[in-house]
Amino acid sequence: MARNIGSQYTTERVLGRGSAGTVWLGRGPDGPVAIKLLREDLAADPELVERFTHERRTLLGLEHPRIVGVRELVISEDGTDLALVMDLVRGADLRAHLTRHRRLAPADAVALVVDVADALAVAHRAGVVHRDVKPENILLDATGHAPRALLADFGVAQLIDEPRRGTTSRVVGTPDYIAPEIVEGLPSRAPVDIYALATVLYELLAGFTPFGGGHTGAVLRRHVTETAAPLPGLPDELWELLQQCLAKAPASRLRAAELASRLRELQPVLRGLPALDIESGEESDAPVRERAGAEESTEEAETPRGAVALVRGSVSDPDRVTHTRMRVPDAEELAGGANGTARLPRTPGQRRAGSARHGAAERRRRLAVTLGAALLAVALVVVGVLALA
Ligand SMILES: Nc1ncnc2c1ncn2[C@@H]1O[C@H](COP(=O)(O)OP(=O)(O)OP(=O)(O)O)[C@@H](O)[C@H]1O
Repeated sequence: MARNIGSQYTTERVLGRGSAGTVWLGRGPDGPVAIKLLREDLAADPELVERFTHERRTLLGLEHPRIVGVRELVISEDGTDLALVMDLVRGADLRAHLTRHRRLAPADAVALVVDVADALAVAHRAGVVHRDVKPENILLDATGHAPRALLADFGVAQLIDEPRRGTTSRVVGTPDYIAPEIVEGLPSRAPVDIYALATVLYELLAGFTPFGGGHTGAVLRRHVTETAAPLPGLPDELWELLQQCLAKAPASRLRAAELASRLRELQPVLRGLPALDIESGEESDAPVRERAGAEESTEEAETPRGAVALVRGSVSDPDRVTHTRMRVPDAEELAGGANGTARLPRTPGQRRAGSARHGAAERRRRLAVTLGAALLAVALVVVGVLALA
């Protein structure tokens, strides 16, 4: 149902949903727009409204062809609406694109990542860190002959999560894309965006993220303790760039402008290369998902990559779950702990928790244990009855 947002805008239909609210196709004085209507509880939070008001200039000030511009911040006087009016991007988000194609040819993946690196370079120069770079926040403008990427949601994650900053027991974000320094409780500076973007590039090439799979604690731990598995068939220069941007030490990562220019230099080498011919752990026994790290025991081994339930995702995949708040693993867990990943290298063929096959094996093992316990209990009862008889 159409609804007025402020005096100038109306909503028409839902484009997608995220953890902070719903994005609507809307209309304003200059034509169609996208309107992100924040959840009612957020809109009703005076501190949050104050932060949005305070950061209005930053939100509205980032202008670049590769950034989804915020045109207006609408705050209704009765406190029911807090809305960001944005440029409308006509096309899917990168998550939907990736779901459709599974993995992209290196030249296509790099072209999109260059666009996002350009956007980050502008933002970082202005002192703005995105903090939630992931395929869902990369929108594809499909109006030209090749899709162009635009980065959406600048500063929003930061404003919404502000009250939790400074607390080290919780991190907020999307587990697969979280930089190790965030897991370790350090502040999020520009290199966290580079790490997340490198994770996105890896995912576009491989079809899966370098450290995803299994429950949140395991994913966070891998960011800190594991190194990304090489991608067979990827040109060395591109792999080296990826590794550099996935470095555990933030200072070792490239800056956004440098990343964009190094990737541009590589584009001629990548032209014509097909998508990598690799399979993920979910698809086969391919060794690429087998990285150093011991088998984990996990309660939630079936949780898909990048997914921790807080809200259901956008229209492209109603079951996909996104941005959330997570407990930071303690020092023992990070070091490997009783259920850690860090201590022992996995032997060939040994599965890591989180793979579909591991989950099935774990379920069979639990079933066998339960049945065994039940049989034992019945036997004890029978013996007891016989003894009394
Ligand atoms: N400016 C826009 N133009 C067109 N579609 C948009 C625009 N902004 C967002 N969308 C659509 O709305 C969806 C939801 O966006 P939103 O930013 O609320 O959530 P998210 O980024 O997917 O998840 P989360 O906020 O939980 O991290 C996007 O995935 C996209 O499909």
